[in-house]
Amino acid sequence: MKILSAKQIYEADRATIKSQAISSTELMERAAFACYEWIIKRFPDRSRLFHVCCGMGNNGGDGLVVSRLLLENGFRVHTHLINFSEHRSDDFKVNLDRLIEMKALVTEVSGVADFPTIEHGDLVIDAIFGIGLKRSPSGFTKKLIQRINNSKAGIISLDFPSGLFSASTVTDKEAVIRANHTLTFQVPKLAFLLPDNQEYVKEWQVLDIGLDKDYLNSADCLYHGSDLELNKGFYKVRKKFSHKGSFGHSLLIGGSFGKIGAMVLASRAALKAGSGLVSTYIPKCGYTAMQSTNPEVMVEVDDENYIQYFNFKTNPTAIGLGPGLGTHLKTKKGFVDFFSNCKAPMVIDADGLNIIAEFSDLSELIPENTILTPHPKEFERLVGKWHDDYAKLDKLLAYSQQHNCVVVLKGAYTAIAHQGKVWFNMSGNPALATAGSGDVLTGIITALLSQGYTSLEASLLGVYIHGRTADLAVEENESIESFSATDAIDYLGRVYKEFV
Ligand SMILES: NC(=O)C1=CN([C@@H]2O[C@H](COP(=O)(O)OP(=O)(O)OC[C@H]3O[C@@H](n4cnc5c(N)ncnc54)[C@H](OP(=O)(O)O)[C@@H]3O)[C@@H](O)[C@H]2O)[C@@H](O)CC1
Ligand SMILES: [K+]
Repeated sequence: MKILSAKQIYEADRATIKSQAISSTELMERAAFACYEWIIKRFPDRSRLFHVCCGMGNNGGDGLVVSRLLLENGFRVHTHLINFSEHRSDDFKVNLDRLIEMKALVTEVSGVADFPTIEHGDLVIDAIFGIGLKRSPSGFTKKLIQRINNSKAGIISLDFPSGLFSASTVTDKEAVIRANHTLTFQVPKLAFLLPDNQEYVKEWQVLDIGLDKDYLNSADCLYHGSDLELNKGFYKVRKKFSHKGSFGHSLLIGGSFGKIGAMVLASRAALKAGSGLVSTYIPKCGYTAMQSTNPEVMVEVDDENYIQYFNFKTNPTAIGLGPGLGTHLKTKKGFVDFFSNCKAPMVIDADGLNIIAEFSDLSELIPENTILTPHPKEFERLVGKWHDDYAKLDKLLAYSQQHNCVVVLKGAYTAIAHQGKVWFNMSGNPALATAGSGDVLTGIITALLSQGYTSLEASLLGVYIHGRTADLAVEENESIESFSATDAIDYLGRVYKEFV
């Protein structure tokens, strides 16, 4: 799933018109029809009043088509033309004429006095600006956006919430539509995936409008979505004659007094994610807890309450390092020595990352293709502060390239960076923001690494299936609040079934 830039979307639009021999008006009709279908399925009540607010460009043109389709099908519609420019696009003009021919209720809005009265229970279709927005809306257009936001009506944005830029940060927060639903065309948009924009983009939907497949397939994109289709592409089906040795030996290293649970979760997750063998290397204090809760897992121990020697005998296929590790001075010292000499592929999480951040030279020693799984605060410790989400993405790309590693930046749309590209994970929900969730992810990714997936594949697939556990659990019998890290592990089996 590619995430195209605005420039690429315009190119795709032109390629489609050419290859399918259709007019731009026909493409607009197709796009608006997809919106109309979504809207009436979700809001079938014909007594409801739709306020369709149309700008002067093609986004406004989409709005005019939606108005016409709603009217033709017996819905109540009031169309408002937001007169922010003398210039009206050609397809806007064509569709305005069609609407006027129908004797539709159409009002020009050129100032505050023309603003619609929007009642509770009405629906606003926001077609003021789309991807053609060039600067923050101002004057009466900004005031109208505020009026819409302050109304009690539901808001459906076509393509983009008006006022939201496609590739830069919002500069005037009062000049952006706060949409309940955004119906966007063909591909997800980068702006929807960034936490700074969460107030403007709540629920969003990609509508297929049949843009040119050849263009979409060949477009070179920096940003991608990671969904079931992408992950199915490299998922390895198990062969009949395989045995436990075929699926590697994961070693989880971590734990400290009071934080043994992190290792119990990580190692259990590694086991359930399909690692042939799983060993843990923990402080002695965790021995009984580990053996009694995870009988399938082997245990080696270090010092009494924390790890410092890193002198395990296991010969692992992959290592997951960091869950519950703590930052005892001796742990840090042992970590530095171990880390610099480790040869097995590694996933580094939690305090493992904090130790790397503390000893900045360590970043230079990260073995090639190591996977780092920071949450934003841990990432900030590694790279310093950023001023907005776009700067954060730049840092993410730069750090992963500079150190030739995979960085899994955890969040609502976890961003996985490798060799100059970023994949945004599309599964998951806020249920995953729960204690131990990161430990489970570390266990899953380690297990995938040890089964022979590349670092990038293990990261993409691990993050995807981790997210999917929460989606399935919430669809079935858990709620966002009740879901726990243990539930994530319990749902792994059901998620794997979606791959076969
Ligand atoms: N590509 C596709 O696949 C398809 C795309 N489609 C649709 O086309 C949309 C893109 O249409 P678009 O290019 O006409 O741009 P749009 O967002 O309507 O805005 C342009 C207008 O806004 C103006 N303007 C900008 N900023 C302003 C400001 N701050 N304050 C005031 N004015 C401002 C600008 O004026 P200008 O500055 O140029 O004078 C111009 O008048 C896209 O989002 C989708 O909905 C579908 O129909 C078919 C498939
Ligand atoms: K819009």
